[in-house]
Amino acid sequence: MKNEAIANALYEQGWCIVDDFIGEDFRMALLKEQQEILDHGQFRHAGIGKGDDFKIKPEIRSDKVSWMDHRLLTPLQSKYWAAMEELRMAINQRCFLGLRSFEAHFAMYPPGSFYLRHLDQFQDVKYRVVTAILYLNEEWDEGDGGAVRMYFPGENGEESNTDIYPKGGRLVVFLSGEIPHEVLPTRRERISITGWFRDIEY
Ligand SMILES: O=C(O)CCC(=O)C(=O)O
Ligand SMILES: [Fe+2]
Repeated sequence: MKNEAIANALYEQGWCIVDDFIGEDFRMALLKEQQEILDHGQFRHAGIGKGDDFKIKPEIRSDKVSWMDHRLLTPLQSKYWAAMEELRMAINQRCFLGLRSFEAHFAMYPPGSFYLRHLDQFQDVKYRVVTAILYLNEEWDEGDGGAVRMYFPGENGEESNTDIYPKGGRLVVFLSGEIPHEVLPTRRERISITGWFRDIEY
């Protein structure tokens, strides 16, 4: 699926799944680099909230993250960042969301970990507009758990939901302020890069 088609789906339905967004070689290289960062202990318990509201709450989310610094990207991370820049421009052309910058972290969900239902936009600073999650895992079975469950408003106020498994190479894109979602408990280590397009400058 081309970036224009992703932007179009985002415009039409607010979300989109793209299989094989990246090729196998690139996926494996990113996974290896992520593993090296992990081995060097550069992952931290993830938190919720921003600024003074930031808290580590393992009862809400139990993943570990390593933020990328856009001024200090490795060559592989630069390639990922460039792909996201292209997607950002395509989304701006189609959706007029005024996306101006991007932030991203590697995420590792150890076996047994999860992230309860939430929206990606912070309550007081709403600069996260579009979420893009890229999964790096080796093949994934439904029995491995770890799906991201997205919730949609349905008929007569009822809700429907869809489970998306973290299959390697898959990209999931959605409006950060509109689609509540959760990560169901995973039985295997679950690796991804989560990125957010923002309507503020760096
Ligand atoms: O990894 C996922 O599928 C979702 C992660 C998530 O919801 C988040 O980091 O905000
Ligand atoms: Fe999220």
